[in-house]
Amino acid sequence: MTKLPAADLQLPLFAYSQRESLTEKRAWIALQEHHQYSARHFRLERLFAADPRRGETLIAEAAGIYLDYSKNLVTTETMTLLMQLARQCGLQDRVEAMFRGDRINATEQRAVLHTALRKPASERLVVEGEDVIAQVQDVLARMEVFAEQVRSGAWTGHTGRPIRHVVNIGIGGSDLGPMMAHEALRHYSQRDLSLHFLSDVDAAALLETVRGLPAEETLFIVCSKTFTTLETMTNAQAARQWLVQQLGDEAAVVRHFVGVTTNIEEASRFGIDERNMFGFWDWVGGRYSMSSAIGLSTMIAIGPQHFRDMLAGMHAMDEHFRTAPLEQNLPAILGMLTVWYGNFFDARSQAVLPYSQYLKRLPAYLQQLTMESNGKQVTLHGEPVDYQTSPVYWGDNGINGQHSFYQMLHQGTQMVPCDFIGFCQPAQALEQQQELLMANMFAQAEALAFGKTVQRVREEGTPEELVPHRVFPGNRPSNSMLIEQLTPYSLGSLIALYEHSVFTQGVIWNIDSFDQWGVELGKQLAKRTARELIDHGQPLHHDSSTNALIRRYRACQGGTVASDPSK
Ligand SMILES: O=P(O)(O)OC[C@H]1O[C@](O)(CO)[C@@H](O)[C@@H]1O
Repeated sequence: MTKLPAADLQLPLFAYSQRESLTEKRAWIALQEHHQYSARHFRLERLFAADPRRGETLIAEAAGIYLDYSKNLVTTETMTLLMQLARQCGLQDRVEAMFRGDRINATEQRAVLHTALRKPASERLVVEGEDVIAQVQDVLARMEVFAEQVRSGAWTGHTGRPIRHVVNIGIGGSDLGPMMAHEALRHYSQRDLSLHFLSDVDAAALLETVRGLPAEETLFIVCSKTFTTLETMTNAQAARQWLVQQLGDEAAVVRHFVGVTTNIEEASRFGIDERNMFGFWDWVGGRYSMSSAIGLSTMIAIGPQHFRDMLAGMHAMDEHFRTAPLEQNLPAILGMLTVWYGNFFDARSQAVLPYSQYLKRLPAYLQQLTMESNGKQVTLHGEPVDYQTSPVYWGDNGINGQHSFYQMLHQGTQMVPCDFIGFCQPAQALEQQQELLMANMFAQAEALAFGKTVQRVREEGTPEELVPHRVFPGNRPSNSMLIEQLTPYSLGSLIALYEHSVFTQGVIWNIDSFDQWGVELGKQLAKRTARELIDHGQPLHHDSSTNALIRRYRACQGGTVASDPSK
């Protein structure tokens, strides 16, 4: 990418930052009053009783997703105030700036253009003199050729065998998106190709991944935006060694390793042929990269057309976000509800509960998307925020969660807003199982919202001493998202919905949702500590706890302490 001239560097840094503090904005103050005098006393059963059509009106729909947000502690007045806040924070201008390619990632001086990755080929987007759509389409076309070669068996390994196993080596955004998409779209995957994901630098991860894999039929995709991430580089080197050892020839590397990166130089140094590299750009953030070449493993698994369908779903949601009025705008509604609960009800976490076996990795994916984006403590100006930013996102497959942590959702002491995600048609059908699955999703949202009163518990003949234990307070908010079927298109649209909800939140909080400086310190310390763990003679200058842990580790390694009698 073209570099900005040094003189320009200062200008855009704060261009999108709001000078006025969030908590001084008129809509914020109005929301505080609304919360204080009305909303904190809202009871969902009363809101529903007062408006019999509430469940049909507090809804929004776009790009195949029907969002019912009626089971939230809001009225139309709340939503009006929330959208006023969004407007006063300049959400729509910021959306335009993002789509236009302005350098809204201020602290890294980068544009944020994951939306360009899914624009149709017929469009043009010229950013700083370059048509980024043409660049994107060029890489997509190369990915398609390669993916088809692998899928058809035309791409052969060093010994002439077709590829049957694909190992994606990457971490964070270079792992979670492709892994989540692989799980989500398994039923679209080519059956005679198996996909594996290697991220953890624990040697067990690599050894368990390659155990039983025939090297001559295995392809490694090294995914790293920077091509310097220690875990990924370590795993890539170890995988390379394994392959060379198995096939007995250094020359094998070129047929069994491809790279996805913005750092061509480093990837070449590793031994990847430039023709087998798939690039992307610094304007694609790691956690926003599953629609870039980072999705190569997804494309190999589901095929180019289905990959394009996923991009189309994302694009449909992108366009909805860009053009729909805020009141009907799904990402804006989701994002502002998160602000509502975090900043006015002091909710500290948000649960994501898909009722689909295929979406079991969605919560893990969303954790990086949401928390790496919005887990920030200073504004774009570098001033400390005086309000809460990202909640903790967590969750699991909804049905499994019911038999584990839902107890706390129903009767615990914290408010945890929930996102339920379900499908009208199953991806795989067995008689009545779909009905059972979805009945549970609807029932859980209903139980959370309306609970069970003391009176009803008594009417059921519950012994008096058990009554308090069997009461459900209700009034626990949730969104329900209903989608026709889990397809590449609907997955794309769902992911883009969350991406833009995260963006909406970040705009309100006036933070940079696209940097991740918070991951650096641990990386630096780990490098130094790794040297100390390898060389036991190195003096230790940490705090007393870290020093003691390292000494214990060294002693354990040296066999001078042992605490496990079974060893
Ligand atoms: O793709 P890379 O450069 O290897 O980075 C992997 C991940 O590491 C992080 O930088 C965090 O350490 C993420 O933001 C990113 O997705």
